[in-house]
Amino acid sequence: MPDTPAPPPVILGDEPGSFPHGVLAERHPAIIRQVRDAFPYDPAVHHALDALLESCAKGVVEPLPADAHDLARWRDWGLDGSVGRSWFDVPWLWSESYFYRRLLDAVGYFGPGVWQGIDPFRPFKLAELDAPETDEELAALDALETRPAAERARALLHGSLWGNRADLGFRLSDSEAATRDAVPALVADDSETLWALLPPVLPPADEAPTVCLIADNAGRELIPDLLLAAHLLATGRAGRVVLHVKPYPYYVSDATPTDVVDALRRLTAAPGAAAEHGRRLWAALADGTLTVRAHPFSAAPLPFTELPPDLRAEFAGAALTLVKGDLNYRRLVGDRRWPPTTPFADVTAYFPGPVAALRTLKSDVITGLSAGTESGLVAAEGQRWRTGGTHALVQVRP
Ligand SMILES: O=P(O)(O)OC[C@H]1O[C@](O)(CO)[C@@H](O)[C@@H]1O
Repeated sequence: MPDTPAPPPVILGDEPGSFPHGVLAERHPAIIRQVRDAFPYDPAVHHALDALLESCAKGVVEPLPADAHDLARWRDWGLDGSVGRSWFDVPWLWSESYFYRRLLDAVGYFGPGVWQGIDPFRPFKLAELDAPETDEELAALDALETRPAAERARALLHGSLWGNRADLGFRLSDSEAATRDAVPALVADDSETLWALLPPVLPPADEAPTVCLIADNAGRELIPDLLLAAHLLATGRAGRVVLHVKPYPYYVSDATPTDVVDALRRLTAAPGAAAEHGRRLWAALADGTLTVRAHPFSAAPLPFTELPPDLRAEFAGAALTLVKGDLNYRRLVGDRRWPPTTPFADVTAYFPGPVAALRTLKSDVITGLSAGTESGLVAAEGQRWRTGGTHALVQVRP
């Protein structure tokens, strides 16, 4: 029997100077400081934030409070194996995810108390929704209305893809990220395969399939994601769209159900075509052709190889699952040091149905590049192309 090669090592944050180390050592403390300043928190919250700051800098992973509502779940997700170890020595994916869980504890998000349910990142998300750039992006929809269907489809797919640059956690630690120019040529582009997985425009209603969309950030990413969903429903290329968001605030700007409502309100209040799309999406939620789900696993510190049975069944039944963003990409292919030419189809073979990744590159993980693409990127930028947020990809495993 042929030996299956062992997968490459899981990424840790233990190497000073590496990207993951910088996220743990610098970005997380910066996020704590921003959150602290964003609300008139009481002394107990300040005290808890101080403790988290101290723990992040030189401490070890501490257990959840004994009465935490999700203690059993986190134990299933590997808490016992991480408690007592340095944040830098456990898998980076786990460490980052647990940081956000602890941050929510520190600000009293899970209550009881006055801060229960208050999203510590909401002021940043709302500021982005109110930004003039959002108005410009929505106004551009008017001109798109009269374009041929294929051009509209491409524009909306690319809107959703590049919307992934709008990631507040990323911009926080990399202040130049928003001003760096994106490189329009994709490092991998399976868009044609993606469209071929969906029926042509307007099939009989009972043949129109389900598309799952695993969303990433709120605001300027979620709006184009919703517009893509609206397009799929309006053209009949999907009969139903299931939008997966996070059950609670996560990675600063990740979308929650509240953010979906905010984005829809923003759309319906805008002038022109945007409002029409917003109204259709609102109606789609009412008639069930658009569904929002906030599954606990969406904020799990684990790769998608660990999908629970209900999600496996759901994705198995979809004509296509769209996986948005960098973090979801890491979870999809595994947060490992893959050689960049590792076939995307191989590392996603386990996924229960056809899957497409739409991602701008903001961490070291990458698969599915041709040798020529990789060497061209390295020649031009060293390894910066992996993390700078200027490159993007569309990868599909039918
Ligand atoms: O919003 P996205 O595209 O998932 O990006 C978030 C990314 O930011 C990071 O926190 C650092 O780049 C990664 O852990 C994560 O992959």
